[in-house]
Amino acid sequence: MIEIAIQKILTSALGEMSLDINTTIEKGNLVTIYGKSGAGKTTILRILAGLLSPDKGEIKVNGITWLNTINGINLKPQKRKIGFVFQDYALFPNMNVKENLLFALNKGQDTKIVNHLIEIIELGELQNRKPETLSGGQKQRVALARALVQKPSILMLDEPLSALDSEIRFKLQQYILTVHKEYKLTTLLISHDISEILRMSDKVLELDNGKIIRQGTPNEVFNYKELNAKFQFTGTIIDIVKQDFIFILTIRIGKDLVKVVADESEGEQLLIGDKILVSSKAFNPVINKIG
Ligand SMILES: Nc1ncnc2c1ncn2[C@@H]1O[C@H](COP(=O)(O)OP(=O)(O)OP(=O)(O)O)[C@@H](O)[C@H]1O
Repeated sequence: MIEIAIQKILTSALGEMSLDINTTIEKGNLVTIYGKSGAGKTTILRILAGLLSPDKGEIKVNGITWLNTINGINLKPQKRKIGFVFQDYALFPNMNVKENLLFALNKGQDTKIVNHLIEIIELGELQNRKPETLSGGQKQRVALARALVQKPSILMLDEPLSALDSEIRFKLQQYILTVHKEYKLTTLLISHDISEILRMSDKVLELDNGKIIRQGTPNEVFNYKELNAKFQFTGTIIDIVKQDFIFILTIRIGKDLVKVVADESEGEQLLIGDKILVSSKAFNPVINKIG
């Protein structure tokens, strides 16, 4: 479990902003940090990773103190066992994919993990290629593998998918979920994409102006959102049929089934088994008395 209680004065375009975060993150959860630009999302990850110090506060991970400004404890980044993936992949251009991964190993570390990562992130066919010959999605898969080489216990993903188109994004989400489960990671993801958040997260922290304004499961946070919807429900997709440029989703809500039409960009991101929130602003219900 990560326990974090930190404060830092930040300088935003509008003047000083107080980052004030007090929350816990369960071990093994995938938690998304969501919020407007400049709300403080990246700063939280940087403070957790030890790349930036808060003005005051405490961070404990599985009972071990990583930071305590009163006692002067501040564990170095390399002692924190964190894997990081950013939007820009920063791979070494002179090394091929496998060499990039091998280079990330600790001195004397068994190379077995590199082969395992190549297998589960399906990099086998790419392993001898140089980064410049890869697509953005492929580079991001390599960056994900590289972040895991040293077997971190926490994986931090700072909008790793935001530059990718929806199909590639969707595949990357699956790889992230696979490694999250396989390596029993605690994963922190920054994302602006609500369908991505609903699909991937156990918990959402919604940030505004340096403070958590809402936290809970994605359904709790987004059911409550100012969608201004007249009608909304959550359910599980049990069937997806593509017809020309639309998708027909069959959704189970409790014991009932409903069919809903999704457009191409929404439908391509969905899978059978996904839990989704459906809402409609302009809804004209037909009401029949049944009792
Ligand atoms: N080391 C620092 N010292 C002071 N202020 C900082 C520091 N780092 C970032 N800031 C400011 O804190 C604010 C929050 O930045 P941060 O990058 O955490 O936002 P964000 O929510 O990740 O935004 P985005 O979605 O645009 O990436 C910004 O106004 C930024 O200029």
